[in-house]
Amino acid sequence: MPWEDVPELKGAELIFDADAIEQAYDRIAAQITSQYSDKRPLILSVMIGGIIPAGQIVPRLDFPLEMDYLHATRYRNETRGGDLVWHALPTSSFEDRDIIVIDDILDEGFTLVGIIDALKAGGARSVATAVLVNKIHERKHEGISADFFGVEAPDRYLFGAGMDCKGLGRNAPGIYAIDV
Ligand SMILES: O=P(O)(O)OC[C@H]1O[C@H](OP(=O)(O)OP(=O)(O)O)[C@H](O)[C@@H]1O
Ligand code: HPA
Repeated sequence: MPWEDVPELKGAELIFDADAIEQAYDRIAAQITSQYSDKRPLILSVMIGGIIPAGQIVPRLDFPLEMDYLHATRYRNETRGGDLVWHALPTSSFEDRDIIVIDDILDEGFTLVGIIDALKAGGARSVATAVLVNKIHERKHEGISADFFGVEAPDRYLFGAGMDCKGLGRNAPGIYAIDV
């Protein structure tokens, strides 16, 4: 069934097709490679949505690195963010590590700010962020921007490529916008 026809996702509009997303992963991986190939970074995937971009970007990085994950969430199947709730911290030590956090989207930025603060408090040497989507609006948390991003999206609710709408659509290969 096309995503637009799933009852909960009715009216969705494809804004980036699967090819555009593949090219975005290629660009992010090339930029990370040029800056991190001799740094043995620790790459952290932000559960749940970050698992899809991390699973696409990391195999494109052909140099030594380590992987772990963390689970922090502020939307929990809602379309408006709340307080950041931590479900899992990485088990790896961050002490003196160059860390790259991979997530699906930088929206208002409270999630990445909370994660960056926690990693720095744990002794990380540097923390960079890589997101597939940077959403364009004026509501960003002060001081947050992605070091690496794939595409810039309009200020609409999105799903696909890791992002969900009411729990659905994370596995869509393109990115859709929907009025919620
Ligand atoms: O920039 P922000 O406004 O903070 O939003 C971005 C965060 O929101 C989503 O996570 P969510 O809390 O929905 O959890 P999920 O990964 O399980 O979808 C997304 O995966 C980012 O982590
Ligand atoms: O537009 C979005 N879609 C899905 N998850 C999100 N988390 C923050 N913004 C979004």
